[in-house]
Amino acid sequence: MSRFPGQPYFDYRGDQLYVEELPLADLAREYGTPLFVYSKASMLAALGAYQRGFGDRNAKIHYAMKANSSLAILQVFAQAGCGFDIVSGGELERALAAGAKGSDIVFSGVGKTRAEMKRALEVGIACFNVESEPELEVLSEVATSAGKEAAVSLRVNPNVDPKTHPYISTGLKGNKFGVAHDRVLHAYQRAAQLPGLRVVGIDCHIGSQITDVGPYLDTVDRMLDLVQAVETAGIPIHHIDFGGGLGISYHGEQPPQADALWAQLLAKIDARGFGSRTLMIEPGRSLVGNAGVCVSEVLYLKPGETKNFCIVDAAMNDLPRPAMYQAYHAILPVRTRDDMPHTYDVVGPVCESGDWIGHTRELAVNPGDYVAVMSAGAYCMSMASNYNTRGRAAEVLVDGTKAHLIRERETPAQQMLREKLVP
Ligand SMILES: Cc1ncc(COP(=O)(O)O)c(C=O)c1O
Ligand SMILES: N[C@@H](CCCC[NH3+])C(=O)O
Repeated sequence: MSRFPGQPYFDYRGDQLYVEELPLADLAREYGTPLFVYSKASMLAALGAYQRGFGDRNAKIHYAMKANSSLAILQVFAQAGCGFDIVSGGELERALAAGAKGSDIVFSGVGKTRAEMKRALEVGIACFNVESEPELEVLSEVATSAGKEAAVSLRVNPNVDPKTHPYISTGLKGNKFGVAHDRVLHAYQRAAQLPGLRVVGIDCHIGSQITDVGPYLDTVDRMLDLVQAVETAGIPIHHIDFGGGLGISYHGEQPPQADALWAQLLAKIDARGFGSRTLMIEPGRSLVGNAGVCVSEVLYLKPGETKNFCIVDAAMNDLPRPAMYQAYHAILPVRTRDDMPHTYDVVGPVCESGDWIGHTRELAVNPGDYVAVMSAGAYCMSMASNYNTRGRAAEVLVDGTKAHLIRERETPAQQMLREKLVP
């Protein structure tokens, strides 16, 4: 059993931190740093917990690929039978490139463009998760002029507090997402009248990094009340999509396990008489977050007047979550030393005081050592930028004793590819 909750595929053997059967230090030496390293077994285990939770129910898991959209990771989930929840035309093309079929894809997002809708209709996606009444009108126009029928679900804003960081709560009245609870019936009636649309389902997503079952239980009640109301109005709802949002352990959080969560939710859904419906979910972070780390080299140890800095070669452009959400990621030495630890702010080379990865961390490291920023599988690489003209990091997928380079480090020339000087 690993001493890192939620990350059993990363652990020390002697003084070396391993991913599955490989020492991280070897990977860092071979591929350079900063380097994202993912464990395939960890992703499949996380997916397995959801699959166990649903057992033989009529259920479909759409991986919310915004969490990590690297092609080889999408391929792992496609091969394991997942569909994909997408939020842009770019994600649509990536999902297809990774082997998904159109019918494996649901499309969320408040700002779908006509061009994105047209392309999604062309490839026959399973469902548009429509987020507003004006979007229904546009989708109807686009579908009609393309001679297609768009399968539609309305994303409901159930006004449930997910008790998470305000930037990642999405199901509260004040959030931009979804159709307001008291407009839902009206919007379904409109959807049922509009040409080119076929109502198939209902969906919601209340927020991310949820560690408590309470908000999910409230959401189930509100969603099922709505299904009842919409069906009473004569509009059948074939699937119910509860979104994603289940949290992971970054720093001692104890979110419910996916199978236990779903046992509890299914009991409630059954008790309300909806147990035989098609159920859908869109997990992102809980499938990949604890399956990845970012390995970084210590460049300098810099004593300061009020604190000491450990300057590493990963930065806010690779790991934006601390700067954006004051998020905590554990930082571990890739090889332990017997030396006395010192307290450091672990920071990157980017020219911003907000470029920090961890505050007041106890570490025994020297320049040239590697550290692993843990729980970096979700919303790190997919939110990485080129700020300070830093290339995006390389990525390696580990499968037992095998390491696959799934993304090469980006070069400055590659960053400049699409730019032009004025003649
Ligand atoms: C519509 C939708 N579905 C699913 C997700 C996945 O969320 P998480 O990564 O928290 O599981 C998100 C992101 O919050 C989302 O916006
Ligand atoms: N990017 C956020 C999660 C956003 C979820 C998408 N709606 C994070 O890292 O926590």
